Amino acid sequence: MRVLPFAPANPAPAPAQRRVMIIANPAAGSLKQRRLNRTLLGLEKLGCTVGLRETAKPGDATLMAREAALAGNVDVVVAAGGDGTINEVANGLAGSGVALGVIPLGTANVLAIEAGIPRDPGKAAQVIATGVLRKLYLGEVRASAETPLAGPRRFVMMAGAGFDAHVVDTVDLALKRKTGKLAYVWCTVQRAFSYDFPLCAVDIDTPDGRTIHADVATAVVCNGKYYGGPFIAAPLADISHPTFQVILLKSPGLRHVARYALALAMGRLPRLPDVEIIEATRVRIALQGAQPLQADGDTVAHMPVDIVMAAEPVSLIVPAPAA
Ligand SMILES: Nc1ncnc2c1ncn2[C@@H]1O[C@H](COP(=O)(O)OP(=O)(O)OP(=O)(O)O)[C@@H](O)[C@H]1O
Repeated sequence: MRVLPFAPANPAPAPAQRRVMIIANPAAGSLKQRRLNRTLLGLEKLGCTVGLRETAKPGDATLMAREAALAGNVDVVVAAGGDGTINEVANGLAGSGVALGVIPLGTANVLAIEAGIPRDPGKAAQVIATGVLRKLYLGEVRASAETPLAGPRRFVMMAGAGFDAHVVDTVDLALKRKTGKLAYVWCTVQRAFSYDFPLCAVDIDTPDGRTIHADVATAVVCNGKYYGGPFIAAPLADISHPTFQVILLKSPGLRHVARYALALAMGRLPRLPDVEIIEATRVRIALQGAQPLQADGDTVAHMPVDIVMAAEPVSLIVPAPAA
């Protein structure tokens, strides 16, 4: 298996000839066959050998990525879809040394925005064929006695508890397919009227060895800066740094949901007086009842949860720096 070197050790590896396996999610928000085909042709023109597999159901992308990595005949496994597809592929590749590529064909495409991966099919192909590697540290949701998981479930961009997770858990998927991000806006407004805002009990281990406790309406454990699209929520987060930035939205209730949403859209969320952002190495969250935890836009576990950094980063292919 040829393992591509990390940047900056080799910031401009020789282009092309990469052996690429694309895993495409036909249910992802903006997956259009034409755009996928253009990317595929672009890769072949650039000298890559390309295989394509389509998922039939949630979970397939993880199994397909693991299979491709174990077979030992690919350099890059590409997630063609949104953040949920990337999450699944990253889970399958973790610890394998095979690089992760992205063709952004989802609804929000938060990781692509974070890493500067273009949406244009030709440019996305160029990145996969000639890009450099960047360390992508993953968060890991650990099983608890109450909520056993099949195995460690990793996440790429963020994990959220409280109102945030309630919205993701209850969003109307048919509406999401039709209207994209608007489905989340609609669901947020609707749920804010009926949700009773139980507080999340959050224990945060900081890099300097302290444990901070907070009871908050919503907690979002961020691995990257962006949230929900091109909105910066945690300015100090860095996918290549093995700590989290935990956003604590302290005030419960409809009025505060509206305030937080507006502040997020205006890039002012971190400046609100009832918002705190804390750097963390580990986060434990408990909430009354079996409330959900969302990670990268899908419900992945139920409370209580224990969140740590996964031991090994994945190698993400990102655009080569301009010469
Ligand atoms: N063939 C399939 N049929 C139905 N769902 C699938 C299939 N393959 C994967 N999935 C699920 O589709 C969900 C949504 O995919 P994904 O997140 O990639 O797209 P998105 O939600 O439109 O994009 P984003 O997360 O960027 O907003 C994921 O949870 C994934 O598990």
